[in-house]
Amino acid sequence: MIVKIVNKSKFPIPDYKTSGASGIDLFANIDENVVLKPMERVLIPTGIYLSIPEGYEGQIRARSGLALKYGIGLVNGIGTIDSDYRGEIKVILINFGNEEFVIKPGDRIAQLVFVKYEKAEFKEVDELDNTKRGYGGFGHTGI
Ligand SMILES: O=c1ccn([C@H]2C[C@H](O)[C@@H](COP(=O)(O)OP(=O)(O)OP(=O)(O)O)O2)c(=O)[nH]1
Ligand SMILES: [Mg+2]
Repeated sequence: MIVKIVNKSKFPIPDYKTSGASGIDLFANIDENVVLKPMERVLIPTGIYLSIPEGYEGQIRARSGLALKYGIGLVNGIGTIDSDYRGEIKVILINFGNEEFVIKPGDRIAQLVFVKYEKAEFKEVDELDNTKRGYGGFGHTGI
């Protein structure tokens, strides 16, 4: 699968770190350190622009090391990069930790995974088919 990339950042084009890695690490394309206080959020630019083939999306995901050590996550859970988006890829970080977190230029702040998706065609009906679960959800089977 070919993804066209324009790299306007000061850093190399992100790459897979190991042969089995599903994500590429995104670099913070910032000129100066950004300090993130506890529970503060910030939009960090990456300086890269993508053209993802139709039928695929980009998913921005947290890095588990930063999450575990410093409580760094993504405000939007998983960031969705649409295949028709031509703007700069940006990352919405949040500091869930108790201490200030410093993002330095070139830090690997998140990862980007490309995923195939299905597009639904909706068929309107009056009633849905029966299942054993039915309307039960949100802990219906126990915690
Ligand atoms: O973490 C993110 C999430 C989104 N985007 C870009 C790519 C995506 O294609 C676009 C729109 O994202 P989304 O659909 O999640 O946001 P929205 O609030 O629904 O905006 P829009 O109305 O532009 O779709 O913003 C990012 O760069 N980083
Ligand atoms: Mg949207």
